[in-house]
Amino acid sequence: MSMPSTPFVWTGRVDADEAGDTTRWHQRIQPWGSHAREGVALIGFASDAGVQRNGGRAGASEGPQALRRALASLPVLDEPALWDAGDVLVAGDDLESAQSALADQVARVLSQGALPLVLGGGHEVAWGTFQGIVQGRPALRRLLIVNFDAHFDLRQAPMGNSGTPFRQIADWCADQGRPFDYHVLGISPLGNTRVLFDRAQALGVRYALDEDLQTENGVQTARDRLVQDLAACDAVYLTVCLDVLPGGQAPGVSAPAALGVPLATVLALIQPVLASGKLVAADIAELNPPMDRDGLTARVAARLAATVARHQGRMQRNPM
Ligand SMILES: N=CN[C@@H](CCC(=O)O)C(=O)O
Ligand SMILES: [Mn+2]
Ligand SMILES: [Mn+2]
Repeated sequence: MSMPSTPFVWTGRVDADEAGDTTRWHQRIQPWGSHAREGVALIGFASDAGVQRNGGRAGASEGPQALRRALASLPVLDEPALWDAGDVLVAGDDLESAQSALADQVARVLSQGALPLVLGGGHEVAWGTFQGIVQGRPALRRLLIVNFDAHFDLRQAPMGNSGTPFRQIADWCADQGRPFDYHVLGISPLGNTRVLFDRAQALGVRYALDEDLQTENGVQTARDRLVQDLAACDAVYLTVCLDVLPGGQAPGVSAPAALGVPLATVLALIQPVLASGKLVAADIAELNPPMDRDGLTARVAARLAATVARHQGRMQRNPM
């Protein structure tokens, strides 16, 4: 189930005529293996199943390869060791087995000491990433989930889909008697029904609306609240649903946003998450290459992924 039959071939621009360091991702990244230690490990989750079950537009299964292509020619400055652990595939509609396989892979990467950076796939990826964190770090008590998303993804449905992962996590936490610690940035008041706002309130979810993140004051308030949550947790799982961005910046998603949170603001609000030194895993969801324009959304996703990786490299060099 993991590793496709034809793994991605990392190729890209080579600046052979320069004398200095011209290293790019495709020249640094290596296949994940038992020898791998620390650094950042990419895991693809090539899934359309959750978006399809949720009535959305298919195409997210092509996300991991498009994201790798967008990463390939980015320059390496402070990035740590970079690994490619291949893709988890979904057989037909068997999403649950794929989420378990993803969880195993995330746990393996964690136990070898690297940071899992999961490339979706629909947002159903989050239920897999979360289970992997729990498997790989069983002693963690206060895990904060920070989600950049226009949607709560707290839906009730007979089967898991791209709109249910955080409700599945909340149910699991309730079963286990563990806190459900969920903070969402970019919620669209026009993208979530009343029942979802009510459920978020009942579950103690902290959130900022997209319309509150259009001004400097609003961003500062959201940042202060986020920093408080980051101080109180033991570890943080960062998940980005690309439909949090304005449709003009991220057209390649199932549900593009009319307003959205600009990339500069998303990057500014990711900074305290990375600076906390508590990041345990991250994923980037909902990249839909057939709906993309000029590979723009893939570039946005690559910028976010590379920001996480670069920060990880800096932290390794200068531990807190
Ligand atoms: N992961 C996305 N979830 C959204 C999709 C909304 C839509 O398709 O309009 C949700 O279920 O709310
Ligand atoms: Mn969303
Ligand atoms: Mn989502």
